[in-house]
Amino acid sequence: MDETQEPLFTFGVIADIQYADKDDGYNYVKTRMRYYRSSLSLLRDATQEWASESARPAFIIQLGDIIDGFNVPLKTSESSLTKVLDEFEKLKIPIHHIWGNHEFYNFNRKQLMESKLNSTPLGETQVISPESHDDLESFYAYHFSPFPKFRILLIDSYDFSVIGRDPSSQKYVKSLKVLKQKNKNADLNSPTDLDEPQFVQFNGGISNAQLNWIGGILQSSDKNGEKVIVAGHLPIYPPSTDPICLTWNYLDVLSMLQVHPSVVAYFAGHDHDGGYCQDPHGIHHITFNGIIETPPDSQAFATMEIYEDRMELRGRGLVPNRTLIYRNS
Ligand SMILES: Nc1ncnc2c1ncn2[C@@H]1O[C@H](COP(=O)(O)OP(=O)(O)O)[C@@H](O)[C@H]1O
Repeated sequence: MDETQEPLFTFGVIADIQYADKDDGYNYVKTRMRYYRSSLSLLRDATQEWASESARPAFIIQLGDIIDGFNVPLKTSESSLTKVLDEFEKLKIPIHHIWGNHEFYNFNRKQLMESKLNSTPLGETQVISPESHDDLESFYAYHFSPFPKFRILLIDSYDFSVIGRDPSSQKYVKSLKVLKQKNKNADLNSPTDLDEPQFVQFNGGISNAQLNWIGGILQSSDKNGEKVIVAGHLPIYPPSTDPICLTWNYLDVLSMLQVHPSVVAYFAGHDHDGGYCQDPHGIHHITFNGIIETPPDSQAFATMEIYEDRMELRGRGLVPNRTLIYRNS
């Protein structure tokens, strides 16, 4: 490993900002403080630091939950979104947005498709099926190549979900059925006594249509000798997260990525504690710490430095540094 080498390109990663103009408060189980107002200052500090880096990031991946569900009762969804997006826009580089559960508490899919959180125009191909904002079954996913032989693939962890999906859609009906089969609690957000704790309402899953679409892209990346980083709001590998945060059908996604040698890493948010593990196939699973539970005097974001043989994760504050050697390299 040549330490003096310049990276091929760099990009920034940030997760679970969950901004709301609201006093600090505990999470649901009262174990962790959430710093709703300070999350905007932490984002501002992060963008200032990215802007001052000698190798400026080519783009940012925002891993979802950009504003908190508390904006709904406060009637501040639009104004809070504008505030956080204004901070990102100061960077004047592409911002790739993933949608998490808090996006769906604040907005429906049609509103999201028509908002600045729809970053599909930055991708090479957009959602499949009729490309209409009114299509109740479409998913939000795209991919792009930021540098020759590298690809970023953003996937929709809430393709199957009862949040975000219109109750008249087939996906909503099927999701509710599966959720009720797996979760017998009166409150479907509760993981009490579940054999598979990820089957809670605040999570979701990936449809076969999306899995097939992902498979097609990875097949062509395998053929072209690319390295692919896949990113979604929900983690897919149990040792990299609290199991309550996993994608409903995480095993389907995991096995799909593992059979494609092009996949080198999977990035997720959602579990604010963060996590990391390399799976037996050599894929690095990184769950990024959430800004919302990061004390105002700390930080939680990363710059990824991409080299031929590895990625250097340069973490700030709660996010640890890591050297991530690519599988098969
Ligand atoms: N253990 C739980 N039991 C019941 N409801 C829960 C539980 N954990 C979270 N919730 C509810 O689920 C929703 C999402 O939880 P939240 O903690 O805001 O998600 P996130 O981790 O994405 O911030 C909220 O309405 C919250 O009250």
